[in-house]
Amino acid sequence: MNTHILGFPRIGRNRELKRALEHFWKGRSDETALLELARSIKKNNWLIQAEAGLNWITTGDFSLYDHVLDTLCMLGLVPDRFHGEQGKIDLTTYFHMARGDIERNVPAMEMTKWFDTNYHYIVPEFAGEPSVRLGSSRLLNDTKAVLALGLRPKPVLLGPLTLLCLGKQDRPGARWAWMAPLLEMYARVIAKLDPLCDWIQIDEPVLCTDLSPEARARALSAWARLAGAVSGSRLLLTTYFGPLAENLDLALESCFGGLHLDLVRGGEDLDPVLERLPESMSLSLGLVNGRNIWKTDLTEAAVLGRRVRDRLGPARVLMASSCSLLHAPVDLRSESDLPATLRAGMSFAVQKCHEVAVLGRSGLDIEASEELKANRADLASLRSDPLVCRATVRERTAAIDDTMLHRKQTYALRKPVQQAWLKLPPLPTTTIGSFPQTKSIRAQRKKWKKGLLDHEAYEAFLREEIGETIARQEALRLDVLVHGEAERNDMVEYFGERLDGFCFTQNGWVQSYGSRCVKPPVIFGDVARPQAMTVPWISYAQSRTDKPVKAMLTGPVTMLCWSFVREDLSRSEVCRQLALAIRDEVCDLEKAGIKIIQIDEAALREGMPLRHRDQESYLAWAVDAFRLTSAGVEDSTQIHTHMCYSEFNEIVEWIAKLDADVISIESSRSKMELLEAFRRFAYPNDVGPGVYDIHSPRIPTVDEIVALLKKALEVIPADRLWVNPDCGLKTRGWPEAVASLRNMVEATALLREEMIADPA
Ligand SMILES: Nc1nc2c(c(=O)[nH]1)N[C@@H](CNc1ccc(C(=O)N[C@@H](CCC(=O)N[C@@H](CCC(=O)N[C@@H](CCC(=O)O)C(=O)O)C(=O)O)C(=O)O)cc1)CN2
Ligand code: MET
Ligand SMILES: [Zn+2]
Repeated sequence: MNTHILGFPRIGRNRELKRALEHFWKGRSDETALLELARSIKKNNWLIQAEAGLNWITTGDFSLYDHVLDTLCMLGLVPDRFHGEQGKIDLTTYFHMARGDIERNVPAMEMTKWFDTNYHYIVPEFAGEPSVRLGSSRLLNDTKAVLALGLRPKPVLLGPLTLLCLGKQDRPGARWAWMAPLLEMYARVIAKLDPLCDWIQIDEPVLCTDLSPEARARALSAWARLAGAVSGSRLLLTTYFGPLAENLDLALESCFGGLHLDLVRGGEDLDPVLERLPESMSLSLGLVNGRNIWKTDLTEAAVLGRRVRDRLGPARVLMASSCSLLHAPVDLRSESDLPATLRAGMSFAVQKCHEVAVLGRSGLDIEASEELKANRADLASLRSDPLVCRATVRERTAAIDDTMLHRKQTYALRKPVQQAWLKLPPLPTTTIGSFPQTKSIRAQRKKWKKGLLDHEAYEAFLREEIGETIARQEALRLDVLVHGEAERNDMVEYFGERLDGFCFTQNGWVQSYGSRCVKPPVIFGDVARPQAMTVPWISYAQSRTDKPVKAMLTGPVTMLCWSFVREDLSRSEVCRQLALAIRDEVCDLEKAGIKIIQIDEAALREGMPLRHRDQESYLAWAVDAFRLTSAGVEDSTQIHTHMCYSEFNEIVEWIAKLDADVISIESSRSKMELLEAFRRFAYPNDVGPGVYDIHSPRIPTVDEIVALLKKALEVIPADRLWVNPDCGLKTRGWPEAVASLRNMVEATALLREEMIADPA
């Protein structure tokens, strides 16, 4: 049977792309060098697929920054503010769209989460008069390059429905005016690819979400326009991240040559598809999970594959990854430190290509295939690890009772108790936790990890950094200080490293956005906290100042969402284990005299299921996990939380149920649109809507911050409003961080004076 994957990671085996991009942006290398490196990663990726024995080699999945941005450039969908001379979409324009043009003060395009993943894409803008044109021909060139290697290319394009639905528009319904001109561009691209390949992959993951009636009404005619552009090749409608459910009929009527199902997350579609798949359509089975690092149970996959083959005949079946492998690390062969029992059960992108290929060539013979036998033994090894199931952890989660989810008193009664010792001025100023992760911090940590710097020297260095960070905040006259997170490589990885039940890769990087990567820790067993994780650092920071220092922890839902998680226990149960471990840390901090504790839940919104029908039950256990983490403290202890990177309007009521005393929440990129939701629902506790975007090096002006705060004061009473940036400052340099905070503090001072002069 034929085999393919939906896409391969593009960062390179050792994050070569990250380094090349950052060099290029700093002016240390030129365009030729960057494009040469890109070519070598692409070629390498193609050869990996070929060597694994996959029948088709995916092209168009590589990107220098983001594949949605690439699609916009291919179709000429470039917002007016980026149009340079002759309207060329060159590399300079491309990076201006992604990162803004500081010289001309043109803001970047917005970036947000790709469905329920930790990957961020550039948000298309559908504003003004529709204008498109044929842009970049990279996809065509790459497809030809694969042919020249003697391989069979399968180009991938982000589909028109998904592109339109993911974009933002300047007025309701505006996006649909762009459909017809966009389809003309799609058709032209597809017509050029048509003679070069057997299949063209059209990604429409939006089919795995609740579609708007407008989108449903336009899908079929849009796809028909694409189908009309091919004669030799066939279009494959690829869907992933969930079941098609009520959108299945739409997909089956698409007139495409094939349909791809994500059978890891959308297994419920299979039976109805087998009943109703038109004769003219092939079926691509997404059996190898592109979003986790565990080996596929090939026996189970083969049983399913046989069922489909027997029903449709082998010619109509393709074996595949569930989604693009973008979300998996590149190569398990880079890992030498993992415990052998665990490593035997893992599979990264390179290995996943092999798994798909094995499914294609094993004849799906469960008894005879040596590869399937070996796979069963590896999975058994993984499950045999003694740390997978620990009685003490199971007993503790079983004993969780409702009283553990409630603070002693309500917020209204806690607030005066907290203010009695805090004595904060109106509109208290604070930050989100991290201060710049400088080159020197990263370099020292690298030396320490390699054993080139001893533990005492590393800790002394960190104390120095923390002391300095406290001093800078005092100089800025911020009200609630933080220690700055200098000791942390990442807000999730750092805690994972201090908890039982986790293991770590050395090189398991996954792209988060642009050149930024994360190395998600792996939860393989029951989670427990062997000892306090943050108390010494926070206590040290507090010892350096009389102002209150806010301790910084990562919450259980975010730990879960940003790790690779075991699949033999429900996510909600793993989350409860994490919650208990972090609850212990919260209580230890309180015992050590730290009375403001922030528990970040940056990923709470991202972890929400894509379909409305599944959201409520997720939100219920996610909120309970946060409450379990935070509710063990006295009324006088102030619990903060922080959220960023998403659309919060629909879940404000759930956010209120967290019952955090204070929440800092992203809102400046959307010019405080979030406040609308707070107005509608009357959010009851303290709020710090972010007053400037930390992802841009641009320094916000005092006036701009004053204006945003006044807007906030229309909705949030002065005695419940906090002043803070949107998110942590770790990606910024010190000069920008200080300059921005200085303006933030000054804006606050101006407002306080106004309030005294004119008490409302
Ligand atoms: N897990 C997670 N997900 C998240 C976020 C987050 O903070 N964490 N935030 C949002 C996304 N934002 C992000 C912001 C910044 C970075 C980021 O800066 N990543 C770093 C890696 C962070 C890290 O783990 N750094 C290690 C260093 C690893 C490393 O590359 N070391 C160098 C040496 C560095 C040097 O010598 O300068 C090497 O080994 O070669 C450390 O500090 O210890 C990067 O890509 O550069 C990632 C995501 C949403 N999702
Ligand atoms: C992605 S949310 C980041 C929260 C964390 N405390 C920080 O300031 O970096
Ligand atoms: Zn944040």
